[in-house]
Amino acid sequence: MSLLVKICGLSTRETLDVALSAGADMVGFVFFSPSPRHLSLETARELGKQARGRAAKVALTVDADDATLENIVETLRPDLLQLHGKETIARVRDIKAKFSLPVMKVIAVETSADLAALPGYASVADRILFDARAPKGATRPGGLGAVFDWHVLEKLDLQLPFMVSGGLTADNVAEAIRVTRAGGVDVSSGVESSPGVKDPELIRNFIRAARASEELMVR
Ligand SMILES: O=C(O)c1ccccc1NCC(=O)[C@H](O)[C@H](O)COP(=O)(O)O
Repeated sequence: MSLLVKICGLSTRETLDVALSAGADMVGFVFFSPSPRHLSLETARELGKQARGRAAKVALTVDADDATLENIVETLRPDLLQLHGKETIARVRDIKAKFSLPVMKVIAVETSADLAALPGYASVADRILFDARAPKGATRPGGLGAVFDWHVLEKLDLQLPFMVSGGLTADNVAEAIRVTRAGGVDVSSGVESSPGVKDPELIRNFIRAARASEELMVR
């Protein structure tokens, strides 16, 4: 199965087009008001139309209630829901049942102890995203440009598809894939010139580097 590349936190037509044209498999849209990448529903509707049929649309939420999820699903028409908060296993199951959409549950990683909850989430989610755990006091649980120790995942035996994120860049993505054997990579800060401002050249470079490392993996 080929490597999935996700560019997350897209918020303009221009940079969304760069990601799509450069071959991103997934494009992530953030619905979390403290984030510099937060999207209004009106913008989400427009970007969703632009991305339709060109990449999988990922709606990223943090402990959102049903009404919020309903509005996002109605407007963006996502292909995947990324749950980036403290959603319980039961809540993940509930969201899947209510919205009939695949769910990617984020596991925040700092040490191997953070993998303890994995079996339970793996029994309800469709995908897992391992992201760097946000430091105490952070204004958001992700999109902080911080890496975690990928060796924590070295001996992972997970039957579910999984991705890694957290401080990835064009310079380190190959190592992240080599160590974790992840089936997908996800980036936000590493393709920005400043928080929330996606940079076309950084997007292109990241996707190019991820694809190049995929070639190495096959060999
Ligand atoms: O990107 C955000 O602002 C954000 C806000 C709240 C929850 C999650 C958020 N991002 C989640 C992502 O999927 C990011 O791509 C992931 O955390 C990696 O971010 P980065 O380290 O900046 O590449």
